[in-house]
Amino acid sequence: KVYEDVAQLPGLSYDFIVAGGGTAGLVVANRLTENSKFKVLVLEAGVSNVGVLDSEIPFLVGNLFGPTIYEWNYTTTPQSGLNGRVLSYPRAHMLGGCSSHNGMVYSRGSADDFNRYADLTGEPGWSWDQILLYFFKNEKISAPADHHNIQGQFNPSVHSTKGVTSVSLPGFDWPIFYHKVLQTTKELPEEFPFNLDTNSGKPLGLGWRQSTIGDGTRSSSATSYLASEFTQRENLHVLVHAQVSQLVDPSNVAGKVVFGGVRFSQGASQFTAKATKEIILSAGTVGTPNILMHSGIGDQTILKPLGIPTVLDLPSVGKGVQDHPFFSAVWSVNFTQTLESITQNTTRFDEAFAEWNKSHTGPFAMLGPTHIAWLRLDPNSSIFENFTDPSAGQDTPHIELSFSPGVGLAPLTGPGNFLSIGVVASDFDLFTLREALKSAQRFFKAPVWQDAIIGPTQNLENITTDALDAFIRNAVTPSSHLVGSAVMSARDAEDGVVIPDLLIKGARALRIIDASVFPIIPSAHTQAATYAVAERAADLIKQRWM
Ligand SMILES: Cc1cc2nc3c(=O)[nH]c(=O)nc-3n(C[C@H](O)[C@H](O)[C@H](O)COP(=O)(O)OP(=O)(O)OC[C@H]3O[C@@H](n4cnc5c(N)ncnc54)[C@H](O)[C@@H]3O)c2cc1C
Repeated sequence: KVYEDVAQLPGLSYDFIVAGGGTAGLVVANRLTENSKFKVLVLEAGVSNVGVLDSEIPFLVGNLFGPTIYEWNYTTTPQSGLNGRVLSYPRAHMLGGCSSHNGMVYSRGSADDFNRYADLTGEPGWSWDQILLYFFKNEKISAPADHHNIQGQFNPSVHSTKGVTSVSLPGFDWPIFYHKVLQTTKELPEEFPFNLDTNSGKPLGLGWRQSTIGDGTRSSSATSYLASEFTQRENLHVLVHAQVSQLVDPSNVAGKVVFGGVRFSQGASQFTAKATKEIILSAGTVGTPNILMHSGIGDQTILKPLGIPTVLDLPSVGKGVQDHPFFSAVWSVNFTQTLESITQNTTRFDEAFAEWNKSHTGPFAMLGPTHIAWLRLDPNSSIFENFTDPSAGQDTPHIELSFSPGVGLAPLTGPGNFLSIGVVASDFDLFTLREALKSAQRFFKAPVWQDAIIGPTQNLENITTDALDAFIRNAVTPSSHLVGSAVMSARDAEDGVVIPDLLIKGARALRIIDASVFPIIPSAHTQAATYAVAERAADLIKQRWM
């Protein structure tokens, strides 16, 4: 059951306490309460997701950003690589966490990514072959909103229809755009080969976008893992508006620290909840190290000056986080089947809204982007003279191009119809971002676009590298794929925060299960990998206590 007020809870002693009811936290709570003997309390700082229409309607997610109650409303420190700009950094402050307000891309990453995690941690359980089972436990392939025939748009043999979170192909037809994008894979097959399914472990190429959408509605960890059939469980209690501040009652058991519970606040009041079996931190890449450090777990040279007594000296806490830089490039087009035909036309916007309300169909049943290309840099690129390739292997992309029949996330420059690519790149960023833009420019030079493209909205083609770099430094924003603030490492490694079964080093009965544990960012949007990690971690906990 989901509770709004702590006074409604029957008590404050549970077998397991999950701090953070986000993407990963709700997976863990759901799976543990499959065992009716386990009593689980989830403490979520944010609000309930129920009835939040902008979270339900895929097209309207943008309304949840900016200073809203659904957001922690974080900003970054000035970013020296981005001309000192201070950027907003979205993190959801609601049940379901970022899965309740993200872009819904379902992308798993490459097999190489997971095999590298297995190598780094010495734990074969994180390898692609073994983690695939957990992607399947999470994923429920569902019909697209328009129920079109999806044969030839994905490979069913690398998917599951039996999981919990709905995943589907685009549910609304943009015929001119679809045709031209797919035709480009035939005209420029070397650079943009068609990939039937970029979620097979081999993502390279251009394929149909898969999204965490079912029945034309966002499928988040809150709508899926907290569906009514699960909230009816008597052993599952979820409390919203409950912000965990720290772990309490540390004691020493056989040389390891054990915490008795957590302190949390609701309104102006403070409470303590006790955990008799385990405490699980799932507060996300920002929230989890925050709780750790307030509890005395972190780098003692940082904790001491803050007056926080060190309980566990783990210098890696909160350090080395990674994200993917993102920017958009926009081309003006002469066809009118674009997102602008809806966003710039009140009548069509209202019709689309009415259609979604009636049947969960129409353009509101998806976000803008329809296809994704995952690309590698040319192996002969000059960058490799100075940098070791940061990718996990030959089947792993450096670049993502996300194709949208409209401006998508980029600011609209004026009336008209547009298409855009969103560029998402990994490390050694400026070089890769420049190459990504050039790749997109080549894409739209394919013959099939010549009768449709009016031109780019900004001249980024015949300018100097310095001018292009200046543009990129001003345009890049985070992808919000933040990972790595409490990374897993090998059991005997001196660095890292958790061992491969996600228990905190030097502690007992205290785990971290969220995106903060990834030692290196996956070459993908991060929710699918986070779901898979949470599914596997829940199994590890069950094995420990059953
Ligand atoms: C704007 C945006 C767009 C994105 N788009 C995509 C996409 O299209 N596809 C994709 O794969 N990934 C996307 N991501 C990334 C992906 O959603 C995240 O990597 C993933 O959801 C993180 O899951 P998590 O469980 O680690 O954290 P979260 O889902 O953030 O969960 C953490 C939860 O803990 C709560 N919390 C934090 N601190 C406390 C505390 N002290 N006490 C109690 N509760 C607390 C938070 O309110 C939150 O509910 C996007 C992210 C954002 C923000």
